[in-house]
Amino acid sequence: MTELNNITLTPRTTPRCWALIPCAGTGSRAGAAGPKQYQVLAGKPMVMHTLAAFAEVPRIDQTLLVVSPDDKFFQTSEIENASFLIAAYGGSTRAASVFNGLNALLTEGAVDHDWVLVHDAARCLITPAQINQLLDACLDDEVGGLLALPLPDTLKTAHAGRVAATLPRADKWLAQTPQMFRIGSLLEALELAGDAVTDESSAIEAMGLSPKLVVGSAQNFKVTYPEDFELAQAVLHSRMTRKTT
Ligand SMILES: Nc1ccn([C@@H]2O[C@H](COP(=O)(O)OP(=O)(O)OP(=O)(O)O)[C@@H](O)[C@H]2O)c(=O)n1
Ligand SMILES: C[C@](O)(CO)[C@H](O)COP(=O)(O)O
Repeated sequence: MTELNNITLTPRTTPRCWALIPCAGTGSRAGAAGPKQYQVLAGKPMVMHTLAAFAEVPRIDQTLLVVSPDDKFFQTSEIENASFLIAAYGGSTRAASVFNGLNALLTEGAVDHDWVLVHDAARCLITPAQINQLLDACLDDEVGGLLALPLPDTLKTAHAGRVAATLPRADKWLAQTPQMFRIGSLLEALELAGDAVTDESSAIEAMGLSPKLVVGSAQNFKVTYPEDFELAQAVLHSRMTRKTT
């Protein structure tokens, strides 16, 4: 506790939890007319499903969406009562978008010690329950962690389109998001790792740390290829039907 001009300042000991959603990609593998995160699925643009899941988790204090400086969707859409922040600081890679978003969080009042849950806009099937599972598993952890799935299939390496080898899969996991780390550590890790890393965990691992693996769900897949839209929409429809029956 510090005394300053007769005002008593109590240090904030409980870290806040922020969500950061990189949403500045072009979706080149998805083959859609525009960025995949704005394609309408089950009545809403994909990213709005993603945002809705985070809005239902009371432990998330604030969500920041990182969009491209050229983003047309949010420039032209009327989003009423938006409960999230938008920063038009998307970079040329996912890592750059996340790095810029973390700095934007600091200007919004976040501190190094706060947690951030980084989640792909394109993983629109994430549920509040899965986000809560990650929070429960990591809030007391020294390093942080990520949702991930133990590899369900046999794993091959390839050479010139033919199998080169079959690898043991018992220790292999598919990394998903959200990935949850302290803001200060993640900024430092990304600064050192540069643009090449494809997820936050890789940057943290490069610092010699070992993030916790928290079992996710096969339904939390990333919409990446053209056929993924139909599958994601079918899952969203089945959830809506379950809610109304
Ligand atoms: N420069 C980038 C690239 C990606 N992303 C975001 O990171 C997430 C995961 O990336 P990915 O699936 O690779 O999306 P795209 O880069 O859009 O797809 P592609 O690689 O097929 O072009 C997406 O929500 C995407 O919008 C981002 O914010 N900034
Ligand atoms: C972060 C991620 O979703 C983990 O699986 C993934 O690496 C991002 O996808 P990209 O295709 O590498 O951008």
